[in-house]
Amino acid sequence: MTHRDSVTLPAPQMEIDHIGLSFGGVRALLSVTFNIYPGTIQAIIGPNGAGKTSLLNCISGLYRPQQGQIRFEGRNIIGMPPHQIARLGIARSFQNIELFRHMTVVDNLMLGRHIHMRSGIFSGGLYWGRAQREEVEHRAFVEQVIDLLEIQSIRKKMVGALSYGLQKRVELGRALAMNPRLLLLDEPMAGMNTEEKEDMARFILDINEEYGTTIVLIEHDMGVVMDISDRVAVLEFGQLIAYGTPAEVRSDPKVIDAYLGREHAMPRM
Ligand SMILES: Nc1ncnc2c1ncn2[C@@H]1O[C@H](COP(=O)(O)OP(=O)(O)OP(=O)(O)O)[C@@H](O)[C@H]1O
Repeated sequence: MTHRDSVTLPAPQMEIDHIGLSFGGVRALLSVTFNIYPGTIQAIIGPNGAGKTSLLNCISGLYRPQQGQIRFEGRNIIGMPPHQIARLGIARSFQNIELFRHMTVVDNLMLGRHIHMRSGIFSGGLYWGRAQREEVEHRAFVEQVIDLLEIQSIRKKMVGALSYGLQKRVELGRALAMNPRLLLLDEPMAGMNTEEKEDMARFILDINEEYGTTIVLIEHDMGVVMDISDRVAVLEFGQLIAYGTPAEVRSDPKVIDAYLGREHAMPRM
């Protein structure tokens, strides 16, 4: 039993309601239904090709499912473009790092703030004072993120010159700079060594505790998933085969079957 198994859950923040998604003849998601609760850490797990990234893409507006609804704080977000979904308070990181490699860490994080900027390039002159005040506020927020993620020493470095593990951390920072209420992380620890993974797990817990941000992560490392998640959704061939606390999911025969004999066999079960 982890410290998170005993959490009691309030009304859902997001309802994933019978989501169906096909690409031609490929059915990537079949009537997937589960809830995401505010302030929790929820993992989506499953073998390769199970539909995990497709589901994240449906939530962030990159894919439009043919069936079902996704309600965020009561509002159906299907059909909204990604920038509108981001403005509602949903941020994400990607499986393959998507940062501006020739810009500094601070500038990449400032880009994460742009959805909150009211003063655009046309608001010079009369609104100059307001734009300056806004800039100071955004910089202060970014500095908080830099402190939380312990990246002060690399703040002026070009992202392209950083190690893979640090780039993943900066990408997390950029999503966090949006000050989201829901943070979607697609394999935040992929390709990391044990120490980097432990750091990343600690940062995810810190973000969740400090800001109360709900976190949904896709992760293959079952040790990490079982340690930090309040709830786990298990996908296989586009279907939800189990959903519950880590303890419930790891003892579910369907989950054990899905992982038996596979490349990503579940350790520590
Ligand atoms: N843009 C696309 N066009 C066609 N098929 C796609 C597309 N995106 C996903 N699929 C298909 O949908 C299915 C689910 O893929 P998805 O990437 O969501 O799985 P996953 O669980 O994230 O896998 P992995 O763990 O390997 O990242 C796969 O059969 C995949 O080939």
